[in-house]
Amino acid sequence: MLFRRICCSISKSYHNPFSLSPILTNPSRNPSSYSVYSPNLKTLRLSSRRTISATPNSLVSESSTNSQMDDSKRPPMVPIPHPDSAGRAEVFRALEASLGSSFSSEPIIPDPNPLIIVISGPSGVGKDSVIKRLREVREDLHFVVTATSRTKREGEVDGKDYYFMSKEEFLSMIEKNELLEYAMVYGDYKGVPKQQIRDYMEKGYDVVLRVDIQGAAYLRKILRDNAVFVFLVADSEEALVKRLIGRKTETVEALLMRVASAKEELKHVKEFDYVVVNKEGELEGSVKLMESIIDAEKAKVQQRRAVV
Ligand SMILES: Nc1ncnc2c1ncn2[C@@H]1O[C@H](COP(=O)(O)OP(=O)(O)OP(=O)(O)O)[C@@H](O)[C@H]1O
Repeated sequence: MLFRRICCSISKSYHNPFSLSPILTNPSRNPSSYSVYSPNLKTLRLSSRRTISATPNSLVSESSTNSQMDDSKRPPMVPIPHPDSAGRAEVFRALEASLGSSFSSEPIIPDPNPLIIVISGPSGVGKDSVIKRLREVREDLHFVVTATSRTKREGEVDGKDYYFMSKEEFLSMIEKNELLEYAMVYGDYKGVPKQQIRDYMEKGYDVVLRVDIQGAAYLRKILRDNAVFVFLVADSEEALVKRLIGRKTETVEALLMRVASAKEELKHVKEFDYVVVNKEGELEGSVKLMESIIDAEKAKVQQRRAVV
């Protein structure tokens, strides 16, 4: 940049009398004392403070007389070869020598903080389906296995889908303050074990929590902006009800209760950070959007910092 500015100045003031060489050194980072000279003696006076010289083959710099850096502190003048005529390592070393310090290989930005991602939405919207697919495509996430007192559905695996336990066992966890959040959902307890979150976040994993709307509201209160809240919706009420019917897991009473709650629950969307429309037949698109949200969160300058 500075080199270009110098070239421009020469070109403007002196109609570019020399073909400037690509070889340039930078003995001082103080722009006011910056000058460029050639041992081969064609000298241009740019201002009262700067002197510039050039030869067809080289440009090196020297400090001006009114430089503010004292000579003992100034890095030694080292010619910097142009990358066209020297290897990368040679140019690299010359740049270091010229600046008087070595380039750090430390990451410029530290690793992003582990995230807590809270996924919620009305019953039957597809939370489990989205999470199941996310699990397959994204290995760097841990899906917190919820503890529940409800009975296992066909195909569900203990410790994978839920930690299935008795009501007594669940109450004991509440008593020992081992749950980040818990609730009675349609007659069954469901809760988020704290230790599991701590263990995985310590290992650098992002953790995903699946909670109902009330659970999300409670987590928002205690975690505030330190977690990412995602609300999942279906494209229409009709689509949502059809999905619930199609799942064939509910009694008629439970079905009615879930459908009735869904309308009310949709009002909570504004309490979330993101909304994902899980469109009919487009589960894959919803999963992609979830991934984009996570990636964007990782790139945030102001990182969230969740502690449980
Ligand atoms: N994008 C989609 N298009 C069509 N069907 C879907 C889609 N996503 C999920 N489903 C289906 O909808 C039904 C409900 O999905 P799922 O069980 O994942 O919902 P949920 O939100 O986890 O429900 P609950 O809160 O009651 O556990 C399932 O049969 C699932 O296969």
